[in-house]
Amino acid sequence: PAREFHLGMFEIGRPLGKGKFGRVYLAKERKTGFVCALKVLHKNELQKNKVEKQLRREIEIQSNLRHPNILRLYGHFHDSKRVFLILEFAGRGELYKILRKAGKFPEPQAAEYIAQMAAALQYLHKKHVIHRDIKPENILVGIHGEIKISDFGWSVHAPSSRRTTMCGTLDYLPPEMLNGTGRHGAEVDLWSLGVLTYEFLVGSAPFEDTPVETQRRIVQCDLKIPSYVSPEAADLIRRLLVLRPEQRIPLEDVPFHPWIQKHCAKLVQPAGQSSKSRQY
Ligand SMILES: CC[C@@H](NC(=O)c1cc2[nH]nc(NC(=O)c3ccc(N4CCN(C)CC4)cc3)c2s1)c1ccccc1
Repeated sequence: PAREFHLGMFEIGRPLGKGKFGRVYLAKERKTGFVCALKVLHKNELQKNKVEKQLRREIEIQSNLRHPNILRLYGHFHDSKRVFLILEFAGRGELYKILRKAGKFPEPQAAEYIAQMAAALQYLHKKHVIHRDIKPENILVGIHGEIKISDFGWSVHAPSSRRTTMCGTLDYLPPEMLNGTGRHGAEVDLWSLGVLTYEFLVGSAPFEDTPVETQRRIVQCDLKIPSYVSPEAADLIRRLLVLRPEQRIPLEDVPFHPWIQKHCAKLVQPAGQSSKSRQY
């Protein structure tokens, strides 16, 4: 049963961070003491940028998701000037700040994060939801070090073709979203997972350059993987960064990839030669 919320129910704590159209604060529900993150968005900025529809979709999609690696949206409410989203509190903050501080992640750490991302994306795709904006800026870290995908502002139900103009980095865009039709399916998240894997291990995105050059490098898959990246990690990156969407490694195979198997012990082990012919 959707509960009714209003601002008076919460004791507002320190600012946690800011993003497009607003800020996010630590908050506590007075009655229960429940700690959450209250995201405050300004209606006039949402209107100016014509993103009300996207926000409605973000709320509708994220409210119905339940997964340990997806940030919960517990509810929302608004007043005359602002929209409030009641979000799960991720206790260790924004992954991209952690990545910038570390420069790049050790392979075991990166593999752990990619395994969690693959599990979250598999859950989303089973619900025919494509995230479409997987990048470090949209990933938070929970108190136990687990990652939480946030910001479903760009997510849609598959298949889809983008209608709203994009802004921000091109680094994570797959080739099919850059060519004419822009028609795309859930495989766009596989490409972004490949870009994310590369960025975790190298500290910069694989096609990072001037906007014109980045677009050329993406559509040509002009990829150079530094020699310090292990062969297993490079293999997974090359199986994700494939121009043809249908040729990208399926999400269900990622937990069984040698690089993930090598670093994520607690994952399920393949029982002999599994039914599907996985060629590793
Ligand atoms: C990513 C931007 C996005 N943010 C959210 O939605 C966000 C939702 C959400 N839930 N929990 C968060 N946690 C934090 O922001 C946080 C930040 C720093 C922390 N630490 C600092 C370092 N210290 C060593 C440990 C604790 C801990 C938690 C955030 S951000 C956004 C988008 C639009 C408007 C506002 C915010």
